[in-house]
Amino acid sequence: MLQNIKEDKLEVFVSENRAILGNTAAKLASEKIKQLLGTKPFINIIFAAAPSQNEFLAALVADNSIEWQKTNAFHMDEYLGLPADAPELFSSFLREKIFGRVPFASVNCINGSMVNFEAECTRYSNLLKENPADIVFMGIGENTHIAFNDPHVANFNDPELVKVALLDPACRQQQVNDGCFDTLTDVPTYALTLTVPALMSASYIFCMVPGINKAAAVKLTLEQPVSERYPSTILKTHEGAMLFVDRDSFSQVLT
Ligand SMILES: N[C@@H]1[C@@H](O)[C@H](O)[C@@H](COP(=O)(O)O)O[C@@H]1O
Repeated sequence: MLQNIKEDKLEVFVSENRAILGNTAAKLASEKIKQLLGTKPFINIIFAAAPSQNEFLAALVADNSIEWQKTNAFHMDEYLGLPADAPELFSSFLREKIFGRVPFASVNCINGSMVNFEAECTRYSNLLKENPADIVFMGIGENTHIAFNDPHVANFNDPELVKVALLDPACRQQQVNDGCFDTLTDVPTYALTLTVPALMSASYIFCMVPGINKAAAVKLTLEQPVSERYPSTILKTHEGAMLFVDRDSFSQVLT
């Protein structure tokens, strides 16, 4: 660990590189899961689907001490309009990285191929209400989005838990840069996303943000006032939030 600082309520862990970041976050996450399972029979975890989570998810899957059979899994966003078996779907990504690799009590995916999107929002919102989140594992987008709450749709007081979101061009371009799609026109324009209050309702938030492409987003998160203009700034108001960065993503922060 290079540094451990606090920005408002947000605890920030700076690691040497993305592999160490993933291991550090996974170790603390494993401890938190065990601690929570010491107080209740089942816990609920919401996962993010993005290459930024790769090292973290691999380290978590390799940890044989976690009682996954006492954990219900959820995810935070899904594209609309892709075929049900598309590899680009976040449910496909998470099935490959973790959902299909450890024995969860239940895996609850958002269905982005539903014709009735509003009905799917209601179904998933009800699931989240019945299973309040204990932990969110998430990332921060290059435009500071959390889940698919891009700056133009983020509402810190959103009355909904799940909604349809129009994706910002910068967010869609990041999906191409990340290697998830070949061209910008391949990236869907709409998605279903958990809202900011849905994410913030969790008792603990682990936010993994490695890489030089996130340097500007990390700087904005830590140095700008809390506002919907930079959705990730909301993390600074959460008592149980931890931000994991590496030397590259932390490189623009004034210290
Ligand atoms: N589908 C992903 C989320 O699950 C992820 O948390 C967020 C940040 O992703 P990244 O860390 O790649 O910027 O972007 C998208 O919304």
